[in-house]
Amino acid sequence: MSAKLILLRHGESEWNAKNLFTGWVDVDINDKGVAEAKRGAGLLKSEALLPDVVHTSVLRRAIHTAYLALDGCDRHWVPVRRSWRLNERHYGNLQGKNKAETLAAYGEEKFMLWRRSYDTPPPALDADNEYTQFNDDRYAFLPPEARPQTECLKDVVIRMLPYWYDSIVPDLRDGKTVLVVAHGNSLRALVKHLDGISDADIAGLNIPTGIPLLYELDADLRPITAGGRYLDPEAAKAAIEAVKNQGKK
Ligand SMILES: O=C(O)[C@@H](CO)OP(=O)(O)O
Repeated sequence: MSAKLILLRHGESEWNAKNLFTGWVDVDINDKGVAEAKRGAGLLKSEALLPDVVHTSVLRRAIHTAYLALDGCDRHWVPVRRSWRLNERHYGNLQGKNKAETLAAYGEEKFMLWRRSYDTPPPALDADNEYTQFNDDRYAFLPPEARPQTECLKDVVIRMLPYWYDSIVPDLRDGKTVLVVAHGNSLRALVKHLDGISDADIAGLNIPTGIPLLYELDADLRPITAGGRYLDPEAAKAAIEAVKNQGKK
């Protein structure tokens, strides 16, 4: 018997549309993102992939998308668990900055190093940066040194994996259909782990907004098909290209 894991990146956010680095800034999805989430729900329903449990981050774009996805397949009643460990990568001092302007100011090499390298974080938040989440109530339980001021993908893997093993894996082992609604980079971290993608190759992996990605996992929770399967592969292909090229036009 295989376990079913569905990964869903939140629908397009207000800042995705403005081409701004977002990270931990708590922006909502826009009208297009709402439509994407509802469409994602339709895809789940049409394949009878009905979640038994949902895991989200503590950011509203994931929470809102998760609600719409569940509502759209009449699963609004299933348990939802949230963790900061599924949050988007903290983008440090790039949060709130325009991607095209950042590319123009720093050049492609640095821009891509900050966006997609495995272990080079963007510069840490300046003390006076208006987009700090340091004193946000939802992170108050974390000791100050555990509240990130910037993160590379490696940092995300390290803080995401305890949640995977402690909270998501037990649901999969119980035979539940598990929906994880999270973010471009926290899902890249999870996919890296699932598919055993190398530190170098993960730079080339991008995840589109609002299109469910199904992983059927074997008894050892390894993907039966590497890379899983997007429920709308054609739409995913085009959207992946667009994420890849962000900032370039
Ligand atoms: O801004 C961000 O937080 C992320 C996701 O939108 O951007 P990128 O794809 O450039 O890592």
